Amino acid sequence: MPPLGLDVRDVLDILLVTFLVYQGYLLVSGTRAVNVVRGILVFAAVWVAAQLLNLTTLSYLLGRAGTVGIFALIVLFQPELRAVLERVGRPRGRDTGASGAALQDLARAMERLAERKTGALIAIERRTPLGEYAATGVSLDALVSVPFLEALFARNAPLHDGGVIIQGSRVIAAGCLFPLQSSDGTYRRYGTRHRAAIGLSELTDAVVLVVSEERGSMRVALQGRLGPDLTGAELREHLRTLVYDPAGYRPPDARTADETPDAAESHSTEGRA
Ligand SMILES: Nc1ncnc2c1ncn2[C@@H]1O[C@H](COP(=O)(O)OP(=O)(O)OP(=O)(O)O)[C@@H](O)[C@H]1O
Repeated sequence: MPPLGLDVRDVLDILLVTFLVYQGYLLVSGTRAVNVVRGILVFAAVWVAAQLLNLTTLSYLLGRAGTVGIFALIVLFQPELRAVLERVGRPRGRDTGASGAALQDLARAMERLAERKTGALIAIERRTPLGEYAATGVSLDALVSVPFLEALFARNAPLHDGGVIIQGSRVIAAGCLFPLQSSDGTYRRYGTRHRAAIGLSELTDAVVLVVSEERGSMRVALQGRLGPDLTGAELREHLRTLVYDPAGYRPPDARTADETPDAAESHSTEGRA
């Protein structure tokens, strides 16, 4: 008999469960499902305590509520469950390694749109799949480029209304409807473009960029919050940290002159599509 009565199969079992729990955590972290998971854990803890203390009526009621609750959760979180399955089934390695070129083009396009006071709304997918929001618009598959983004948001362009969704270095949809932020007061004074950015960032871990048509400002919405007005350099730092190179991020003063965002800006964008 091995020590502790564990054999290879038990160890494999534990490792697989640990892996699945960790993957489950990665899938829900940064989404509204986190609060639900917390609620379920509290519920389960009370139920276990009721069983241990032999509180028969309470454990009976919680047991019944739990059974009904599972079905209620499936109905309530149908879009999220679909998104999780979509993510699990998505083939890996297809252009998800976003490039520095996409970062520069995206930032440059934002600057040009802001300079011309052309309103824009761009969501960049991170861990939470944005397929359900992409499905509300027109499906595309094009490399991120300055001219392409400018053309999409140009005032009379057919897809200028709504948001664009970017996956890695590709634009996957335009003219998409994002969920509006619940009008809880904090952001009530903002228009619908900004509230759509906050709303999407509240429900997913996407980084959502907004250019204001009124003010010509660039801002980022993340985790249900709208950040301050950004300069081009600040926007590049945000994109680098949050999306394009989280592991390799170094603060600006740790880089050499050649690596600074402005130096990198010389990357040519014209003609890419
Ligand atoms: N739910 C939504 N999802 C995606 N885009 C939306 C949504 N609601 C509004 N928009 C976009 O926002 C535009 C309207 O912006 P509005 O002027 O109301 O917002 P704003 O936050 O004041 O922005 P701005 O400062 O650019 O005027 C619409 O034409 C549309 O393109």
